[in-house]
Amino acid sequence: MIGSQLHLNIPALFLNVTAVSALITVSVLLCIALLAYAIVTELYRYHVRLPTLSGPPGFPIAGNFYQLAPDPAETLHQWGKRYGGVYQISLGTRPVVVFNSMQAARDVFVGQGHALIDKPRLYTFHSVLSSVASSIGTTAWSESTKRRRKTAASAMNKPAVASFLPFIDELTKALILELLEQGRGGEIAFDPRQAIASAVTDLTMTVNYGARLPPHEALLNFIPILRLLPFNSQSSKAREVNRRRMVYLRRFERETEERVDKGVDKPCIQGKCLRDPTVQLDNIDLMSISMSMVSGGLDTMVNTLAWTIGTLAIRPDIQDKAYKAICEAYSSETWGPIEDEHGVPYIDALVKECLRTFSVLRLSLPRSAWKDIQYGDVFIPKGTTVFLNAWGCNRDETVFGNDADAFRPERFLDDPDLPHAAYGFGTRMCAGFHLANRQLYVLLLRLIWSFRIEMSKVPAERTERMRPLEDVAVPFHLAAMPPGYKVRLVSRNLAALSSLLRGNGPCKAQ
Ligand code: HEM
Repeated sequence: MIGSQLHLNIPALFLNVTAVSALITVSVLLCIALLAYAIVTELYRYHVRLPTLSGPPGFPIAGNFYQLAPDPAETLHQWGKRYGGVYQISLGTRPVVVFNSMQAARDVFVGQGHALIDKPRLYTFHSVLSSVASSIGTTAWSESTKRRRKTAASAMNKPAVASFLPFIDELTKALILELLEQGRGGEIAFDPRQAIASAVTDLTMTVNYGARLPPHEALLNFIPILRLLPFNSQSSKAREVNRRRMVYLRRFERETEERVDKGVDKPCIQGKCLRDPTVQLDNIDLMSISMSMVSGGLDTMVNTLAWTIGTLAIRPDIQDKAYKAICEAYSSETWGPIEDEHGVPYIDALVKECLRTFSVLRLSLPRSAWKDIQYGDVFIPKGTTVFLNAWGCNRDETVFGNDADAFRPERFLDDPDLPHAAYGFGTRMCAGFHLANRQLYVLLLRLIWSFRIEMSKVPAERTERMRPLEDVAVPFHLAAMPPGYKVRLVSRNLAALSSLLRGNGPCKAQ
C-alpha cells in the first residue's frame, strides 16, 4: 500500500520540482526584463529631458505622474515655487513644459501664440472616445481645425453674442422661474445644479442648432458625457459614450437640416454653415463644432456657477455688496436691460473673481509646440507638450498679492485690467469666452437681484466652506467640481420678479 503510494508520488514530486524551478526561472526572467525596461526607459527619459529647464526628478517608467496626486494643478503650483515660472516634468518618458507664472504664460502663449497653436494626441481621447470627430479644443492644428475654430470663434464673437441676447434673456428668465418654483421662494432648500445644467445646455443647443432641447431629454443625454473625461476614462465606457453621443448629435443635425430646408430655422451656428455656400465645412467638421460647444461650454459653466452659488451662500457680505450695486445701477423694482453689458461694475468684478478663484479647467487643455520656442534662456523644441497651469497663474502672488487665495471681487474693481487665466491664452484660448462672460454676468446679476442665497439649515445638506482646493469633490476630474450642498433661494421682491418673469422686463434686442 505504502509502496504503491510512493510509486505514484515520485513522478508528481518530480513534476512539482520542475514546475517550481520553471516558475522561479520565469520570475527571474520577468524581473530582469522589467529591470531592463526600467533602465532603458529611464535612460530614454533623461535623454529627452530639455537641457535648458529644471524640474522635479521623478521616477523610472512613470516619471512624475504619481507625484502629481492628490491635486495635479496645486502640485504643479507648489513645484513652481521651487523651479520657477517655467519648468519641466515627465509624464512617463514624455517631457512636459509647465507654465506656472502669469508673466511667462502671457509672454509665450500670447507673444509667440502661433508657436503654441498645436495640441498633443491623447490615446483614450482621440482613438476611443473621439474616433470619428473630436472637439476643437483637443484637436491638433490643421487646415480643417483652422476652419472649425474660425467658424466657432466667429459664431461666438462679440457681435454674434449680442445677437443671442434674446435667447440669453429668455433662458435666464426660465432658469430664475425654475429656481423660484423648485425652492418655493425660499421655503425649501435644494441643489440648484440640475436646473443650471439644463439652462446652460439649452442655451448651448440654441446657439448651435437654433432649437431648445425637449425638457425631459436635457439632463439624461448630457450629464453622462460631462463626467467622462480624457484623462480618467476607461476604454469601454468611452466607446459607449462615443456611440451615444454620435446618435444624438446626428439626430440634432438632421433636425437642423430639415428646418433649414423648410426655411424655418432660427439664427444658429449649424444653420449658418448649412446656408452659407462659402463656408467650406464637411460633416465631420460640423460634428466637431457641435461637440466643442457641448463639451466646451457645459462642464465649465455649470461648475463655475455651482462654486459661485455655494460661495455666495456662505458670504452674505458679498451678496449684499452686489445687490446694493445692482439697485444703485437700476432699482429694487427691475434688474435692468440685458443690453447693458457692463452696467454694474461689481458684477463684472464678481464674474472675473469667480473665474479666477475656481479656475475650473485648472490645467487648461494641453498644447504642443508647433515650432521651436526660444524664451530667454529656455528652449522648447517643436513637438514638446506644454501645460498652462491656469490654477497656478491665477494664484501668482506677483500679480494678485499675498491675498491671492482670498475670494475678493474688489481686486478687479481696483484694477480692471488685472488678467486671469481661466480661459487660457493666445491662439487656442477658449473660443466661447465672450458667450461665457455674457451668460455669467446676466445670470449672476439676475440671480442676486432675485434671491437672497442661504445655505440649507440641515447639517447634512450644508457646507461651511467652499475652498477651491481642499473642498474640490473629485481632485483628478478635468473640470473642478464643488462639494454637494443645498441652498434656499429667498425671493427679495416677489411682485417685481413676477412682473419681470411675465415678460414685462426690458429687452430691446427682442
Ligand atoms: C466658465 C466658462 C468657460 C471656461 C472657464 C472655459 C475654459 C476654456 C479653456 C481653459 C480652454 C482651453 C484653452 C487653451 O487651450 O488655452 C477652452 C477651450 C474652448 N472652449 Fe471654453 N470655457 C468656458 C466656456 C465655454 C463656452 C460657453 C463655450 C462654447 C459654447 C466654449 C467653447 C470652447 C471651445 C470651442 C474651445 C476650444 C478652442 C480651441 O482649441 O481652439 N467654452 N475653454
